[in-house]
Amino acid sequence: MEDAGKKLVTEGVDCKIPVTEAWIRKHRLLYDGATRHPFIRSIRDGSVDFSYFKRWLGQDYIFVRSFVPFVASTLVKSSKESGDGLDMEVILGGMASLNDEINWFKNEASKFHVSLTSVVPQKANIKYCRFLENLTSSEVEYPVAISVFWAIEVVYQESFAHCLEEGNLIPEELQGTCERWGNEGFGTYCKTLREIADRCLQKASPEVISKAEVAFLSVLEYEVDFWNMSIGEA
Ligand SMILES: Cc1ncc(CO)c(N)n1
Repeated sequence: MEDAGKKLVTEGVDCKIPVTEAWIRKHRLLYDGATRHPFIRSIRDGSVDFSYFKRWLGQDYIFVRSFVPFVASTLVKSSKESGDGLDMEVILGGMASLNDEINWFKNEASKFHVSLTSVVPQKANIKYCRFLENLTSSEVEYPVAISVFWAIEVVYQESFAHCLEEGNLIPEELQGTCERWGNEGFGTYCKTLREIADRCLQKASPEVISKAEVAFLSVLEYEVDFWNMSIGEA
């Protein structure tokens, strides 16, 4: 009896944890650093400096414009995968929401009097965009690309969903921003991306899995740098 019990536990540890779950556990501090950044906490508790928010808005518009070609390259990779074609549809849906997102940025920028045409990309943003550009290469494996895609989306989803949790004091003007990434639908979409990533990673070689883990860590680091830049600390 005792042995049987032990075996179950071992199996659970070795085989049952999805790869993305193992990564989050292993890199918890960095993950929390990206999803519970002081800038995000300041939105949640209402102490946010609007000049930081405006800086974030302008920089993120530039980021999202470079995110589109990366997502498109991931779409191309997914279309070459043997499978039921459902991955491609999920990514296509993601591209459609990026189209909405670009319009949302334009609208928001005009509300906050931020001129998007005169935003100068800052160092942390340039580096992040360059990282994405390098990942558009056809040499980059699909499991790596889809893991990065999921990681980028989930950082915003977790961050803004945290802002919306009970007891928040979000300034009225920023409620829409929090809902944009913190809403339930976006949460479901991120879960789907995560399932796709886990399915790909499960079939991938150890070499590809470690490349994907390194890329995942890079995303978390770039996200922390991006928030730091927004509050003027990078
Ligand atoms: C920097 C950054 N990371 C993630 C997202 C999610 O789309 C975004 N808009 N910007």
